[in-house]
Amino acid sequence: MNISIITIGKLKEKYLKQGIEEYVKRLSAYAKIEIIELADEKAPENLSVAEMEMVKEKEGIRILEKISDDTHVIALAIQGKMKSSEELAKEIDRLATYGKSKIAFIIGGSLGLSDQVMKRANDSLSFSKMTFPHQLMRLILVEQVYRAFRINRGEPYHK
Ligand SMILES: C[S@@+](CC[C@H](N)C(=O)[O-])C[C@H]1O[C@@H](n2cnc3c(N)ncnc32)[C@H](O)[C@@H]1O
Repeated sequence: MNISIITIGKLKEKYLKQGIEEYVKRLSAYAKIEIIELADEKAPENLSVAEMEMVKEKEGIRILEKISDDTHVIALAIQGKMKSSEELAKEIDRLATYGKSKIAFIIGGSLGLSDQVMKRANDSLSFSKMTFPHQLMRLILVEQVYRAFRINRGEPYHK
């Protein structure tokens, strides 16, 4: 299975980099994993609603350019669907069973994801009603995807 994580904005924090690298390494035993980091648009505090939409749209175009037609897209969004780790594992297993070998998880920038990206997404995923910074979201996501593969293999994992 090919898993890509498409994110807006740079990963700057060293402690997060180390954590993500570790989980990417572990996950590589189960799937081909690629992280695609795309540039963010400048989004100062004083933007109008229209300008904010423009920022999301521009970022969204970059994201959509990276997604092939045969990819199953899961958009990370606070208002998305909440799932348990077991449910995410089941979903990944179901996709593999139906021959969907490419999954892309999308993490937005500081203003979130554009409507166009949300429309392209086959599914959405919320990790709670709380807002996480995109860099931390990346770490949480790779850990949960790793956990999902371990669950699917019936391998031991910390509860
Ligand atoms: C700083 S957040 C953006 C917050 C923005 N105000 C919004 O409402 O989407 C950056 C990205 O991290 C992801 N994210 C943050 N918190 C999340 C959560 N609880 N569940 C799922 N994704 C989340 C989303 O992809 C979001 O676009």
